[in-house]
Amino acid sequence: MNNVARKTNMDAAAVLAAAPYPFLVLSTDLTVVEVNAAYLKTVGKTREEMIGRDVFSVLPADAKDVDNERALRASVERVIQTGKPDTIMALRYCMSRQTPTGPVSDERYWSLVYTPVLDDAGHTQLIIVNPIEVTELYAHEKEAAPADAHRDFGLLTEGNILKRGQLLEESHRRLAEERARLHRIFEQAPGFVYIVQGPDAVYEIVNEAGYQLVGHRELVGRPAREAMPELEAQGYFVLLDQVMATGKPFVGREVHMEVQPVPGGPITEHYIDFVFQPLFAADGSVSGVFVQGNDVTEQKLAKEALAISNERWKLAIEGTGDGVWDWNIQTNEVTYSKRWKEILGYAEDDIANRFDEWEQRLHPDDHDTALAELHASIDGQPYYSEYRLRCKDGSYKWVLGRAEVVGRDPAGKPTRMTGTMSDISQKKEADELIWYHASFDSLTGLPNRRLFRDRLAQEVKKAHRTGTEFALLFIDLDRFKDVNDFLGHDAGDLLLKQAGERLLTCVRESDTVTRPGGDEFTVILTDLHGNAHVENIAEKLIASVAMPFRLKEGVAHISASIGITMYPADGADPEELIRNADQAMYAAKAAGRNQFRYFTRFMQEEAHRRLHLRRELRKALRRGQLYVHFQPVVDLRSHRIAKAEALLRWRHPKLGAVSPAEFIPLAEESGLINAIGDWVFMQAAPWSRRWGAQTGQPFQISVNRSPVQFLSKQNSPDWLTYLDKLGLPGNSISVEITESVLLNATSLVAETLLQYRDAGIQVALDDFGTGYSSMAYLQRFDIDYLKIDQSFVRDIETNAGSRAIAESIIVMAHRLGLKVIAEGIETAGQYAILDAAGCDYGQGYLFSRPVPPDEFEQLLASVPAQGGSGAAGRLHFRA
Ligand SMILES: Nc1nc2c(ncn2[C@@H]2O[C@H](COP(=O)(O)OP(=O)(O)OP(=O)(O)O)[C@@H](O)[C@H]2O)c(=O)[nH]1
Repeated sequence: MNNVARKTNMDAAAVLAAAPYPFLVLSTDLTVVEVNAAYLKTVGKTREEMIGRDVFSVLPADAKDVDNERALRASVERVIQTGKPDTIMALRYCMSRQTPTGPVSDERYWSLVYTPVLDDAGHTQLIIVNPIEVTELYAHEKEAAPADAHRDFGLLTEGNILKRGQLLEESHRRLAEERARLHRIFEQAPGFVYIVQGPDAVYEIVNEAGYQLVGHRELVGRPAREAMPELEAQGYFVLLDQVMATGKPFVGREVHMEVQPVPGGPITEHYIDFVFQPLFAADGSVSGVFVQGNDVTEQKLAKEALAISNERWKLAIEGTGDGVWDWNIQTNEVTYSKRWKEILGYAEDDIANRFDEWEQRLHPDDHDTALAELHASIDGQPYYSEYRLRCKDGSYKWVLGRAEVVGRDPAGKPTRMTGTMSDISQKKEADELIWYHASFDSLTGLPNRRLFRDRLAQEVKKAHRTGTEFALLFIDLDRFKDVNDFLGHDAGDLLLKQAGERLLTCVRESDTVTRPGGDEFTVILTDLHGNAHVENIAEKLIASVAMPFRLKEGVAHISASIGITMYPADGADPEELIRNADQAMYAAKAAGRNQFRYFTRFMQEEAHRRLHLRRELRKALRRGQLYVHFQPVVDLRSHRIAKAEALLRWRHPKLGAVSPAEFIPLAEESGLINAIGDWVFMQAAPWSRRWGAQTGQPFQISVNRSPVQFLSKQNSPDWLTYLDKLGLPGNSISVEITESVLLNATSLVAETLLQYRDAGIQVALDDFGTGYSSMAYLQRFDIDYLKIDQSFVRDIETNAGSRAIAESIIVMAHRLGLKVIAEGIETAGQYAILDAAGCDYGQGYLFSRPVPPDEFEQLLASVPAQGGSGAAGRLHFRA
């Protein structure tokens, strides 16, 4: 080597050594003859470790790769052969490096440029190896045209230093673009970004949001402590140091921060969410911190304001006395307010924030409904639910719950519900009281008409569902009006009260007794075992009412008539059943009261007939369809006609003869009896005069007077005036009354009877023996005659009881100074017994049927009245 050359070589060696790019000089046998500092740094070796060694033996262990070695040898071979530079593009090395989280194997790519140093003969003497890292470039190429990447590199390995330079330039340009793009992203990012580097945390990058947060001050290139001194006391630098030291990120949420954008200016407060992310150097050490986050001041303040307003609402609601609850549906946690707990008598700590604290306190009867209503409201129904909750002392309280879904997840599923609880126990009590008064009769405490209707409707539904039958009984007290009229309304009230109590004792608890009004009661009998069961109870009910009622004013006697209708046989709905029971009851009344009647189709027809008859009866008097027959009353001793009973008859042109037993009650109920009764009297009186004249002595005719007639004042005196007008003495008429007139006699009755006595009108007590047969009345009211009811006379020959009764009536009446008339004598045997018993008078078919006046007159002519002369005047009895 000449001097110049040597000098040149030496200069070259100095240049190589100083070059910032790694260089390695190889001999043609691939021994390392020179290496510069940059290369040593890249491979992490000392000069001594490399010089004089085979290049493949000193390459980093990770770089040793069979394919790589083959490519390298081939390239060197080409340089030696051709004396031209050669390039290997993108040789892949996997090099491991240490990081805080352990060794990481990096995939890196290198280009190797081999440049020959030729001797004068043009032969390759030395080879300069120049490695260039192309990892990023390779990645770009691959991204741009993955399929072609390898081909391009393949071409490059053919050796083209120009192309390599272009590639490097391109790579740098792209990197610069990428950096600019990142910058723009940082700049425009809505959140703040700061990047600080080095132990002093020097700001390297700050975006616009970052400046907005802390004010536009000088940051980049300045250490954080110096640029933002106000953060010192707030602990931010401690955090930075911590992240730098540990390499662990730090996350802050809603952290309070105060900054002074202008030195000496006002301090602004912020709340920020942020992340301190460590940045690592190539050697794995922490080189800086990437700070990224958001200013959440507004949200935080809004949230606080909401919380305050929620709190205010809670206070406002609780001020009304309501409790408040807040239910997190997802966690099933419920927050109950203090007042909520107070309503149930609990202290703040007594109740945990659990759903079951509410659920387990629900009244067993309300549990299912309350839960169902709550779940329905979760599904969108408005929540308004009344139920009972158990209090601390074990009692139950009625509350009203109202609530609303206040939170939903993105899918719309409810996540939160808030509600109130009002104490409505007092309102409920008031409601119950109102309900009680609206549903129960205050006098008897029994369900009233409204509740009766409800219960009946329920029974119909239940029986329909279960396929069972039940009975509806209508009970109406007989002639209850008389109790009021004779004993006073208070006594009537007391009797009704006692009657209600008695009825209750006759039925089972499952049956219902009500008082729809007046003197009317109903009984609903369920769980029946045949009609006999119903009849037994009806009998019991009748018997219980028939027992004397002890009232303040004295003892009252009354009876009851019962109408019975059956579900479903007689009616399918409440209305029909009520109508039918009423008709059946009416039938019981019409049949003589103090008894029960079933409703049947036949009864319904009867009801129609009655209605028709009542209409016709109104016209009967005007149309001359009524007439009077007379039946002789015979002196049993003398067999002479002592007097006559006037008996009303009705012959309807279409219906024919209508029985008095049928139309008299209709006349009584309609009030027609007053006019009819007077008419009968007016008919009888002239006949009395005529027959009196015929027989030469006053001829008494008895006229029936209904209790109804006693209650109407107007007619009583008229009879006397009428008799006066006819010039008849009072005893030409006797009045027949029934026992019930005396039983509940008012002063009006007493007065009328007194007037009769004063006028000489005699009084006969009809149907004696069938009612109460009270002796006391007989004396008190100056009765003249007792008429033994024909039911005793009918079986007097065969029934010892009837005979005994008849005989005792006769004895008793005589003791009291009364005469006795036996009704319905049909046989000589009956006559004989009565005569033997001392009965005074008799009437019946044995002597004569009731006959028209002209016939009676003939009878009278042939058989003169008592006191008349001649044996011919005796009635001849048919045997
Ligand atoms: N004391 C009292 N009487 C009442 C009450 N409600 C209704 N009444 C009376 O009860 C009587 C009912 O009479 P009715 O049922 O029509 O007739 P009755 O006298 O019982 O005769 P019959 O039913 O035909 O046997 C009427 O006089 C009413 O004024 C009450 O709460 N207390």
